Amino acid sequence: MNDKNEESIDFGYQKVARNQKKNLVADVFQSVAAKYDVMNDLMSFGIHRLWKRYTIDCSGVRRGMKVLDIAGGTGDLTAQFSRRVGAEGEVVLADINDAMLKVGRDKLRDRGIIGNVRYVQADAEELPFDDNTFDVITIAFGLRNVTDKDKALRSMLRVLKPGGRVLILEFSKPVSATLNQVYDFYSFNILPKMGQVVANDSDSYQYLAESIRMHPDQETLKSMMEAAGYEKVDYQNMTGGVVALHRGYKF
Ligand SMILES: C[S@@+](CC[C@H](N)C(=O)[O-])C[C@H]1O[C@@H](n2cnc3c(N)ncnc32)[C@H](O)[C@@H]1O
Repeated sequence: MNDKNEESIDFGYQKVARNQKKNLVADVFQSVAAKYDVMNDLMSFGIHRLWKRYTIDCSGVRRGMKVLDIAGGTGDLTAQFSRRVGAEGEVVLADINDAMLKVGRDKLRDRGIIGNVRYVQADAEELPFDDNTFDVITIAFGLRNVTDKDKALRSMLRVLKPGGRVLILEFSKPVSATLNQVYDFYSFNILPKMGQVVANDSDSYQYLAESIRMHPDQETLKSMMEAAGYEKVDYQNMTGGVVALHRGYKF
């Protein structure tokens, strides 16, 4: 019998049993949650804010809409969606990790973002929502960490309303060889040291660099989305392909 859980799967460059990956990923985000935002700003020189703003601009979000920000973590996208959907709309910030959710919830409440945001602990692979619930779904820097990405893509499509769109913001493959070299040097020599100094945790940032290299490239992810049933799938590279924004629709 072919038991899926006995197959091995990548956790960064390591091969681990399929049913171990969730716990290992949980350990990473449990460990980095408190320093997650400050590390994001440092590591990306603040550029992650532009990637996220562009994602919102491409989402087509309007007042009154219902949005799911899955793997939403500390809530950067949720905060912007909350303003755009207004009091008649709703944003669900969902994440598998309670520590990340707590940091997100505290941050948004401190900023006065309340009333139209709901917090749900959920796994992207098995979303606990009815079919055809959301107008817009985002997953930013989250899909890379999911064990069964195809299952997560199908789960997101199921809860998306007809006419709605899913946006996947994720690290991808730089388009130029030179940029790739610089990026590799930065990721493997500088990032883990930064993680050690700021978050007292170099392993999690080593995992970050490795998991990015193991993630499907632009065209592969596009094919995976099409295979899952998304229509009119496209993507746009940002920062030379360091990051890509994939978009797919349900009609
Ligand atoms: C790198 S953070 C991204 C947070 C936020 N979206 C952002 O862009 O700043 C990745 C998040 O994915 C969450 N995550 C990992 N696996 C998940 C899964 N299977 N389902 C839902 N969330 C998951 C982690 O807990 C973490 O909060």
